[in-house]
Amino acid sequence: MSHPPILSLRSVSKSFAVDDTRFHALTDVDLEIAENEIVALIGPSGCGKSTLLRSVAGLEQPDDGSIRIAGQPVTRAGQESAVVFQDHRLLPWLSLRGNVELALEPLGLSATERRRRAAACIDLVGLTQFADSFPRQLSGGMAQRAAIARALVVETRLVLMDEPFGALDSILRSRMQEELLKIWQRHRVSILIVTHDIEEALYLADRVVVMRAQPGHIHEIVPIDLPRPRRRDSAAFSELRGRLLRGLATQDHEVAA
Ligand SMILES: Nc1ncnc2c1ncn2[C@@H]1O[C@H](COP(=O)(O)OP(=O)(O)OP(=O)(O)O)[C@@H](O)[C@H]1O
Repeated sequence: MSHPPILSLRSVSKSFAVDDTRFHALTDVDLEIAENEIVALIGPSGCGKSTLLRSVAGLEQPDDGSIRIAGQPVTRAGQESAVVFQDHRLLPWLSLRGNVELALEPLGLSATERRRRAAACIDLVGLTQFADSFPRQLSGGMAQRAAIARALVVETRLVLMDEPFGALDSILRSRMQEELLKIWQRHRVSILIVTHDIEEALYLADRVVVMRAQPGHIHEIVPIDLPRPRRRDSAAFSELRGRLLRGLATQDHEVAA
């Protein structure tokens, strides 16, 4: 990695109290993400993907290890990162513009500057003509684009996405993946994305992190050296899909054993 990493996790462990014992959701996780890199996290249910993402977002406190964004230890929620969840979490009583501007409130900007920045991000996700619409008037894909605008407007260098397109049908999902890449090409940020969908990981990511459960840990990190735009029907894409599927299948077998 030629530049200093935007995100660095060192020996991160996290456990939860369950009844009288501790459940180890993450053990000894080491991971770095470079500027402008897209990294996808895949793995079976319960392997700690969301726990890892929430820890980076400052929403969980690791028991051990360190998490640094741009060299600074993460000590509070929303520090140098913004999160896009599976459900858009837009406030129903605010317009799209109002929701995006609200994210800027803690920054203490003038109303004019808030409006300018919100308008630029709404434009970036192609929703200018819906800026005054309310969440109930937006389709599922539009609402997720609005959530992306709200994450980008705060101008953090790291965007965290937890199954952002998981609730969309497969056609819309593919379209949103293309749109996300276009947005990423225009507005360079680093992205850490949790997904259950191997194809989504392969289509988007520079590297795919394969996690395993019991306890949650990183099993392998697979670089995806395919040029963009990627063709889902290419031989190289299928080969990588097979490799990731085999890794996950082995794991299911091991967990079941
Ligand atoms: N607050 C909590 N209290 C107790 N256990 C928790 C808590 N949060 C997560 N866990 C447990 O930690 C493990 C990892 O959860 P996590 O949600 O990170 O997994 P995941 O890989 O994101 O799963 P999925 O793919 O199903 O969303 C799970 O077994 C879960 O039950």
